[in-house]
Amino acid sequence: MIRVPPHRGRGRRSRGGTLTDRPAAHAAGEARDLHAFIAGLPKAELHVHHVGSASPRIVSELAARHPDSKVPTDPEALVDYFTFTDFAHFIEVYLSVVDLIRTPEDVRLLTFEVARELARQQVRYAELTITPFSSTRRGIDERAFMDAIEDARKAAEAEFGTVLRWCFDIPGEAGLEAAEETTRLATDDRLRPEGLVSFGLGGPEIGVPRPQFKPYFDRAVAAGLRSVPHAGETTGPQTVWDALTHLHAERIGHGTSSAQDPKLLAHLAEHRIALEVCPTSNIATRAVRTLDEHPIGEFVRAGVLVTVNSDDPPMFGTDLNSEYAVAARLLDLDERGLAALAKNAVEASFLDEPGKARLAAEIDSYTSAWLAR
Ligand SMILES: Nc1ncnc2c1ncn2[C@@H]1O[C@H](CCC(=O)c2cccc(C(=O)O)c2)[C@@H](O)[C@H]1O
Ligand SMILES: [Zn+2]
Repeated sequence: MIRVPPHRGRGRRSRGGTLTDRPAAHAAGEARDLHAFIAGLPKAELHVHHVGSASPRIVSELAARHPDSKVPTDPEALVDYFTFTDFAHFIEVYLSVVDLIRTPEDVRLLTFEVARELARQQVRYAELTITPFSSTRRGIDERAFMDAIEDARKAAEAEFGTVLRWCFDIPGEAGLEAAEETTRLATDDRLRPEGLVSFGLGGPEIGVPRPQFKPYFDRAVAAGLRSVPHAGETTGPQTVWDALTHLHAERIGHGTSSAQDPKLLAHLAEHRIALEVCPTSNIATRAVRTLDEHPIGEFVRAGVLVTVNSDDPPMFGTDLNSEYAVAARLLDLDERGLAALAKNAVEASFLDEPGKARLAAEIDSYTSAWLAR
């Protein structure tokens, strides 16, 4: 496992993120430098939602097309609309954006634009979480839906060089009907898209016990899909144990509350179960009070394979590069530390071994060239 080395040798940083024994101008210059390094760093994104990645421009375009929706058409007003009082409010707003996606062409456009944004940030490989149930139940034909995401995936790879893969997730709160439908769409050989690599579980956790989804994850895993449920985002560490015990979890979406259970942290570290940490998301949905209270540092200190991701970036006013900058501050990372963090995502990804080796080598050569400037 790649451990994330701390920031060293250029002055110490306080928890507040300022450099303490350097003049302010140097500190500001150094922070700018680190942002520039992050902007060019080749990356893998492992936890980002399809609809949750719709840019303000796309959301306002779709909202203007559908005037019956309560989603604002003005991108400025969207900032307020995307301010959440709690996790339940976030899901309510999320579903209002889901309601805007009504045709296969909407799906294709959204997917291609998400890839454009990932490519802009030098994301070479992304596993995008898609909730096909939400689209098919709203009347989009299942065959047309699969064709739309696959067309966009291929077009994006040809145009931007960014490789997209899919995670189909069950919206747990929608119940076992949604679980059955998602499993069918993910495992039926006539429908299952080529880009599908994994199977997930999203939405609220409170009142949605994980073990009930075991038969669906059993079928998905038997069909060759990897298991990546959300767990421990809004409930305690028992939910993470449940995901491991009942759902074959190979990575955990968020896993924030794992920090409350040292045995769980040791288990995650020993079995190399990566956490898909999304710091700004946890603040925006009020799962964690402040960034400085985020347990990401505890995960790293416990030896857990930590990856940093963006979740629903425009809804949380962030992007993957900003999340790397947040991690640099919270973990006190320099360029080598950031490169190690990017390589953690490569290691935890579902890329094949040659793909992992290529991306890790690209991260290394970018970092060496940067440090030799
Ligand atoms: N941070 C997050 N943590 C967890 N999930 C997140 C996060 N971000 C985004 N999601 C997504 O939220 C959706 C939730 C959808 C949902 O609960 C639901 C319930 C009832 C009916 C329907 C419907 O479609 O009719 C949907 C999922 O699609 C999931 O992928
Ligand atoms: Zn998520």
